[in-house]
Amino acid sequence: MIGVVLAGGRSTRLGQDKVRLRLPGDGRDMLARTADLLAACTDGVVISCRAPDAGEETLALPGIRSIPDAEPGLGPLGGVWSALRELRQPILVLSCDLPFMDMPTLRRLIDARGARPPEALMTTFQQAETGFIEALVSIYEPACLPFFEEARARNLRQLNLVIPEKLQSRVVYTRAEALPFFNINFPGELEQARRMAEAAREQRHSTACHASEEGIR
Ligand SMILES: Nc1nc2c(ncn2[C@@H]2O[C@H](COP(=O)(O)OP(=O)(O)OP(=O)(O)O)[C@@H](O)[C@H]2O)c(=O)[nH]1
Repeated sequence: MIGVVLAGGRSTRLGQDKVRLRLPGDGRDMLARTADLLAACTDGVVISCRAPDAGEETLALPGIRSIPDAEPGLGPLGGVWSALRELRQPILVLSCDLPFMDMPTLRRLIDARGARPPEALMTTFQQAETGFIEALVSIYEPACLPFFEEARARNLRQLNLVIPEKLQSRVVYTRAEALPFFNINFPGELEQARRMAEAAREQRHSTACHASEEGIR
């Protein structure tokens, strides 16, 4: 399975490029952080990016292949479609704007794919209280391709509606487990993410100090 970092957006609501965001306690930007997470649980990583505008360079990381969208303007749906078309193997898609996504959550998804019913083409998370489908944290099988072509023909833009419900395998998570799915779209969410990352860093620092004081005693 190949990990796909979805990173072709324009971050218009945020007003600054999401892929370059850095949060307290992590020296990496969101592009590198997301690629590292995927590298730890897949057989290889690619970056799904938009085709560069004139004078712009293709978004890239050293040693990682970038797959520009085959067709512009289709949003995340276009990125997943282009990656599937190019790779023709199962892909674990991860949006690059999830600062608290973690390995246990991705492992949970991978394990669910291993146990899915044979007909399932998409393994995804569903929020228990709202029913929301996390199409940007999902595994897509190559047999999804005809559904993307059909979606294109119907001018559909919502990625969570591409694969029919009966062909999805869903892992339900509760509000109490929602932190890894916190995503940054607006400046207020970036501020909130910074505060949470800073609090987590202080917590780690005080735990480490406490542990070393205990060691001295
Ligand atoms: N490859 C690709 N990825 C996209 C595209 N549009 C959005 N994404 C990615 O999909 C994820 C969710 O993006 P959105 O929040 O819907 O869009 P965004 O462009 O980041 O932000 P807005 O411009 O404010 O809508 C992010 O990781 C984006 O980088 C696209 O056209 N192509």
